Amino acid sequence: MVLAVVPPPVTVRVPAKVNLHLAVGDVRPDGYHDLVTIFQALSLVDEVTVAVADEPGVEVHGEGADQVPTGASNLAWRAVRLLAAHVGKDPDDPKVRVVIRKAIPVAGGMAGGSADAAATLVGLSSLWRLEISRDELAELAGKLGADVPFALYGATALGTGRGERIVPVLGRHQFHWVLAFDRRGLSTPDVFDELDRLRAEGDPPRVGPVEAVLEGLSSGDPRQLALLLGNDLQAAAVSLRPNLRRTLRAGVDAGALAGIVSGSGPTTAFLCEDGDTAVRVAAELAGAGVCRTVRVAHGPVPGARVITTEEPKPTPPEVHA
Ligand SMILES: C[C@](O)(CO)[C@H](O)COP(=O)(O)OP(=O)(O)OC[C@H]1O[C@@H](n2ccc(N)nc2=O)[C@H](O)[C@@H]1O
Ligand SMILES: Nc1ncnc2c1ncn2[C@@H]1O[C@H](COP(=O)(O)OP(=O)(O)OP(=O)(O)O)[C@@H](O)[C@H]1O
Repeated sequence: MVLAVVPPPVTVRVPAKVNLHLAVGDVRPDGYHDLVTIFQALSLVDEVTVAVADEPGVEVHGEGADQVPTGASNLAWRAVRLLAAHVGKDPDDPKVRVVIRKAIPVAGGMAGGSADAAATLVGLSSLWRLEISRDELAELAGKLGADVPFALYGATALGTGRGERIVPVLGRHQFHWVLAFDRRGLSTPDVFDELDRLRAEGDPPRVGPVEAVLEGLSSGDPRQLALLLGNDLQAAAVSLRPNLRRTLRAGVDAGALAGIVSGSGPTTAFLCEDGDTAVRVAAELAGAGVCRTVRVAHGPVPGARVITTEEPKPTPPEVHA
């Protein structure tokens, strides 16, 4: 008689990101743009549970779940297949079920799908008891999308290349944010294309040097940092979604130090003096009718990490002749 032990499900918490600085270079032959960016991971998190299952697949619940594909194009499922193939398992039959509980807005410029993919890599490493370093996972993560490696590391980091080459930025200061979700998502490639179009027509101003932002971060002074926030994709996101101009103005009118479009948008992120101010700004912004939902968050927070592993449940004994 053999007692088969099914490993318990593993739940991973993973943060959204905001780009404090996003400098976009020219389009490359592979269609990507070279970036210099500073990511910050925020306390707005998705939770992803991976479990051994005879019926494999993805389930999505929560914020924007109806807009997320549950088939092969789900980024978390692509992560399952990629890691399975990497460790010699059958990617067509990985015997895994992934349950995603979303709080990060879908197609919001906060790397929600990327976060789920990173969480899946971390969850499966634990479920399958893999001896795999975070750097090796980051290598795989970069194949899934430019934003995926950062979601593994979290905190604050400098991203270069397509955004996938990550160097941590040390700092012990917390910053307080208000996030305004727009009514609909924006496609990331469309926003990059719009920037190329705007640049072909004229020369929209570009963000300043990244070094100044790094100094602003290390000062810990939100007033100093607020003056240095910048995003080359903002003009493109606003061009595609002119209502964002009004949202950005409303956040600053409500008392935020500064507002920016988060990544490719359309979420807008407002840096506030402290946590109490953030709560007041959020309440006023919610009443202004310029966005769908408002959230308060702080950062930096850690990257994808396991939060639960329940005790193993023995399955009924299998009797072998
Ligand atoms: C806007 C950012 O969120 C900033 O952090 C990222 O650059 C986007 O990262 P992501 O969504 O993980 O991007 P991917 O899924 O790798 O790419 C989606 C599409 O965005 C465009 N893209 C993305 C990253 C990059 N450095 N240059 C690009 O031009 C390309 O059209 C690409 O086909
Ligand atoms: N797990 C997932 N969660 C959310 N979207 C997903 C997921 N898997 C695939 N997608 C698809 O990817 C698209 C982009 O979603 P996502 O939420 O990652 O956008 P985003 O936050 O703007 O990304 P980024 O900031 O990295 O550019 C969605 O429209 C959806 O169809």
